[in-house]
Amino acid sequence: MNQALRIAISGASGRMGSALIARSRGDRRLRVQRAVIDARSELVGHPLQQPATPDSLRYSNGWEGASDLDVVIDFSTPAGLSAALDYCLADGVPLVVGTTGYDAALRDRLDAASERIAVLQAANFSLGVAVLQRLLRDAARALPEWDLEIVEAHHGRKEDAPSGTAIALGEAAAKARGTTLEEQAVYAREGHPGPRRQGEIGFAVVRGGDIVGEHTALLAGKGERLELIHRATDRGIFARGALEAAVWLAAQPPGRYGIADMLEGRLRSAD
Ligand SMILES: NC(=O)C1=CN([C@@H]2O[C@H](COP(=O)(O)OP(=O)(O)OC[C@H]3O[C@@H](n4cnc5c(N)ncnc54)[C@H](OP(=O)(O)O)[C@@H]3O)[C@@H](O)[C@H]2O)C=CC1
Ligand SMILES: O=C(O)C1=N[C@H](C(=O)O)C[C@H](O)C1
Repeated sequence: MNQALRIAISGASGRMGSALIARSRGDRRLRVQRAVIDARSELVGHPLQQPATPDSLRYSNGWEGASDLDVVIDFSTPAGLSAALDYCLADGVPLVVGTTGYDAALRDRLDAASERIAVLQAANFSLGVAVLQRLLRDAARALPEWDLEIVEAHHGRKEDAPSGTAIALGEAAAKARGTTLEEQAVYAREGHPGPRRQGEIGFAVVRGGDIVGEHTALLAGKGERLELIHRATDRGIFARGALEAAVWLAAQPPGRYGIADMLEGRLRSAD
């Protein structure tokens, strides 16, 4: 039997980190070997599970001394992602990126890094959103005159807005219409913004309670409208997708990958 992949989770004490650790238990293909969190966190050095045993995995403050890893999975913050990328580049380790809300400079660093290591980035690791993106691409192309608005809703602790998924959906639709999101995005309307400009892609953001993640692409025509909606009700779906991505990525050569690369076979068979 092949040896289990040795995995590090960056952002291990967070909502997604906890979901990843829970989901990885019982998966014989991989073993979580390092649980990286913010160096200032009071959890550093504490065991992940109670009751602890002497060999329990403990939260670690960063990457110093990390070695013998096969894949890193990052669901943290832009700063956490940047540190994970530094480690992966130094040690030649593939990196799965789930963190959203980072800037263009960090995106460029990920692009450049992918010449030396395998990098798979997805703003949303659910299967449903991968299909939603394909459906939206088709709809945006088939209905070029219809107004597109993207509405997303998340829990009140989310730090970035609009969500990475909303932006990815907007980018896919804009590309399908032969334009770019930079040209078409409208992120806020208040006061007297005036009539809607033909072709613009509007974003609306809802935050509250424990909403796991909801995305609606609303295409409004004259006398009719089309709504494509995805609702995540369990963070475990993102964890499952990210762990599958880690297993897949460990076998890939350096390059920049998306979830569609991993799902290619499955999505094609759904055609
Ligand atoms: N691609 C996808 O499918 C999904 C993406 N996400 C994205 O994942 C990210 C995390 O989300 P979520 O788990 O809800 O967020 P949380 O705030 O619950 O968790 C963030 C984690 O990152 C840790 N952290 C903060 N700074 C650093 C650092 N410098 N180095 C390492 N770890 C650090 C935090 O530690 P501490 O608590 O001590 O600060 C915490 O463990 C977000 O960007 C979110 O948008 C979320 C769900 C799905
Ligand atoms: O922060 C979250 O929770 C989520 N973030 C991702 C995003 O920004 O798109 C994906 C998912 O919707 C949950």
